[in-house]
Amino acid sequence: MDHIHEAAIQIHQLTKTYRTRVPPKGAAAQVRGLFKPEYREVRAVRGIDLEIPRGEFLAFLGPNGAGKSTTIKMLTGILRPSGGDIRVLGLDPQCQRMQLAFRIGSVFGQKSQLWYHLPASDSFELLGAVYEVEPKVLARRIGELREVFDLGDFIDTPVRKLSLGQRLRCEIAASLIHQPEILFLDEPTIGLDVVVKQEIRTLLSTLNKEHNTTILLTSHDIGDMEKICRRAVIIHHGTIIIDESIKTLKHQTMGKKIVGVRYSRPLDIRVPGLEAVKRTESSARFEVDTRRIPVRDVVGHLTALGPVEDITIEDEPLETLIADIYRSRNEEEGHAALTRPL
Ligand SMILES: Nc1ncnc2c1ncn2[C@@H]1O[C@H](COP(=O)(O)OP(=O)(O)OP(=O)(O)O)[C@@H](O)[C@H]1O
Repeated sequence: MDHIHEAAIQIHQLTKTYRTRVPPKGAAAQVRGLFKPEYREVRAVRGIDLEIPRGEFLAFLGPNGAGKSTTIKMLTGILRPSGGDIRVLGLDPQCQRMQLAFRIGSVFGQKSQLWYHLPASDSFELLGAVYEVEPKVLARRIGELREVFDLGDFIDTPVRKLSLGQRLRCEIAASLIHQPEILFLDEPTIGLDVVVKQEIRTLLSTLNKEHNTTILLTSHDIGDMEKICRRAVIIHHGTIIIDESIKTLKHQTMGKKIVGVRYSRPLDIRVPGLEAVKRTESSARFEVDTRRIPVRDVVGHLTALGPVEDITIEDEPLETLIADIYRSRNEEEGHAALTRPL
């Protein structure tokens, strides 16, 4: 098959149910549990359909426990699905896991592929050998990654001594040693400061544009994604509830910003036309519908009020966005029910 034209990822009716043992409570239950253990089922993924073309940069979003990691683990062959079908680069991740490993890269926030006590350069060499990259090609590749990811200052320092941001840069570089066609990143920027997050975003964006690498990035923070991803898929309780271009999503639902302000002395904090969602003597938080009032007007008003100590502008949390999506859908359904002929 001409695999240049085939989709990077095809998912059909994918499900995953975890079966976990319920710890018995009390002595009698413990004895009973020895003979007849009790199990609980968690339906983590409930029938997902998704097609991702090559070269896509996709944000896979969802609140904690939505099923993002479970899905990625099934896509990379780490977990066996309970049902449905997956093709990644035309391969079945369960049955063709090794073949697939040579063509994909992954970065899991909590799990490192770097040897902790060795410098990243040694890990790169080892990974190159694992992926059977020819020594000459490998040397060139490490040189390129060193430059692109700006690893020069610390590539020869043991990984355990690196900062979180430096380690992540090495981590992503390591996942690219074998020039994978798809890169999976599961919450890679968690715990990083804003500047490092921005650096990582820029690197990923370049990778996607210049090498046409398909990237699937999970996060529970939509603000992280809007600048780099083209498409957003939101998963909630194991089901996809939104699959849109970031532009459309932003236009339809991301009009809200949370503006927080703190003054160095108590004062009467008011903004015409806005209700504070929270306030103390010297601080307040406002939910701003930016389609109605531009954020800069709110900030301008707040700074003119008194001596500002701190001001923050945040995106609406994903949970609120999801609640809004459900609410507007319910309203639409309600409206349709009312106007439907009897
Ligand atoms: N190994 C496991 N055994 C039992 N239940 C699990 C297991 N792993 C995940 N779950 C459950 O499956 C559901 C989905 O979890 P998953 O880790 O895929 O969510 P997530 O969207 O990645 O969340 P987070 O952002 O918190 O990592 C959750 O209810 C979680 O508790």
